[in-house]
Amino acid sequence: MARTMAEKVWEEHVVRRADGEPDLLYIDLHLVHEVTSPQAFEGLRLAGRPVRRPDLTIATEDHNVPTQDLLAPIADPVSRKQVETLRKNCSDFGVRLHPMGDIEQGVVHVVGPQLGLTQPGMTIVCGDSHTSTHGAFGALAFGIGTSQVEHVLATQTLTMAPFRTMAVTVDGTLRPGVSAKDIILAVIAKIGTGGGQGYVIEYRGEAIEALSMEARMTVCNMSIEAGARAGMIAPDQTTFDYIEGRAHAPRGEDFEAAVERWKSLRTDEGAVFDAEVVLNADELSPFVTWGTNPGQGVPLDAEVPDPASYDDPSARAAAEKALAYMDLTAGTPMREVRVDTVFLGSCTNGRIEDLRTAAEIIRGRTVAEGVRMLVVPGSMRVKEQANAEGLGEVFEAAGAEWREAGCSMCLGMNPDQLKPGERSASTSNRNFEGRQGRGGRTHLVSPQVAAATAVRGTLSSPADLAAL
Ligand SMILES: CC(C)[C@H](C(=O)O)[C@@H](O)C(=O)O
Ligand code: SF4
Repeated sequence: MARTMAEKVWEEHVVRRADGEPDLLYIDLHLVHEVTSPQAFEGLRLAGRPVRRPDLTIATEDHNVPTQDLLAPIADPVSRKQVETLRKNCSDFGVRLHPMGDIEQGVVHVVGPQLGLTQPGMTIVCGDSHTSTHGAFGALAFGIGTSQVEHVLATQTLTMAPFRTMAVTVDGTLRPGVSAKDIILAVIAKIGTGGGQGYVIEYRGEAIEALSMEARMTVCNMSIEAGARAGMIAPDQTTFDYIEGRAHAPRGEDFEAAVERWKSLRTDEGAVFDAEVVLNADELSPFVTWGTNPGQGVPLDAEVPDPASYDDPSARAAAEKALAYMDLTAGTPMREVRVDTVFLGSCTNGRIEDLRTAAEIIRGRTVAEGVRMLVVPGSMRVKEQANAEGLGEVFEAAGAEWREAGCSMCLGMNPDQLKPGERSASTSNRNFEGRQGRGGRTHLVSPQVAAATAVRGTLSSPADLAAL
């Protein structure tokens, strides 16, 4: 029977199947960070159990780390304890850790792919919802909770509830200035933040095939914001080229053999998805959110929507609440919304290509008066590469802050935060109330829009800069 890619990867990893019980799957790669691992390690300690496969487990410090003055002790006691606990746990249990200051340190979902650890056909888990990022390689990658982290540490397996499959087909070609971020924001606006619930989404079609690996990761990263269990993209030459030569990639004949195996993962002709959604890339334009969930987005050309225009009473109430929190008035053109802060970074858009794109727009221009721009590389490797290409200088010359790697302002768990009432254009993935700091207001945008917004001070696209 014809099978989807997700079904193939799942089947290859079943180690126990019994009637009326969820399948037990083998896990190929377990990524760990400081926030969701302490109780899991503590559980092992209490039970006197080792980590079953330390060689398939890797940890990095990302959420709680400051992104400047790395040599100073972490000031916040909670963050300091989280990081110190991770260090002790990794040392006690023999798990490889990339701590602050290490060249491989960074946001966990940037680190795995760049080391070549993330590969097609794998099962990958992490105590973090944005593990869906790794699906960009044709891996089945799930975010898991802390008790599941403990189970994987102890056994390298996990029981998983069955899933349904959804195909999101993006036909056509993206216009200049429109990016992967706009694709996924448009998908979420279309299907809603619950639209993907229970599904593993496979993104396919001409526009997806044309995306770089970085851009594919941006799309898969935000699958979870549509409520999906995971997101996947079939591995192709773009994938193989990205992996080849990376530290943990197979080499020589092994690589050739792996590529042959990876090619067989594609969804079979005639396989049936439980749901299908179609979008046309030609019709997409830069997208921005106006509300407090990632589904509350509109094209930048549009206006703040009028809650009265929603037929569904709960959508109307949610819009009213969001507009009050965001301090926005229906009918205001999105382009007139002024920001205090621009954040370029996160596991959604903190990779080298994102920085290149933004630097190209910012080069020779300056950050608008009254606006602060934080540029935070997703990993120290990304920072190193960006510096080698002169991108750090471009950001600094424009008046932006060029920081060290971490989750930074993506969420308020470290010193990079919005103050109450401050408004940001942010390349991250969540615009929930208080996400970037208590009382902060977030507009989710692409790196292109972030860069143009930093220059103009109001939500803008690169095309708006031509007039300056
Ligand atoms: C802290 C962590 C558990 C959380 C997640 O699961 O995604 C964080 O990374 C986030 O983006 O909100
Ligand atoms: S960068 Fe943001 S979304 Fe990604 S893992 Fe860190 S906090 Fe979560």
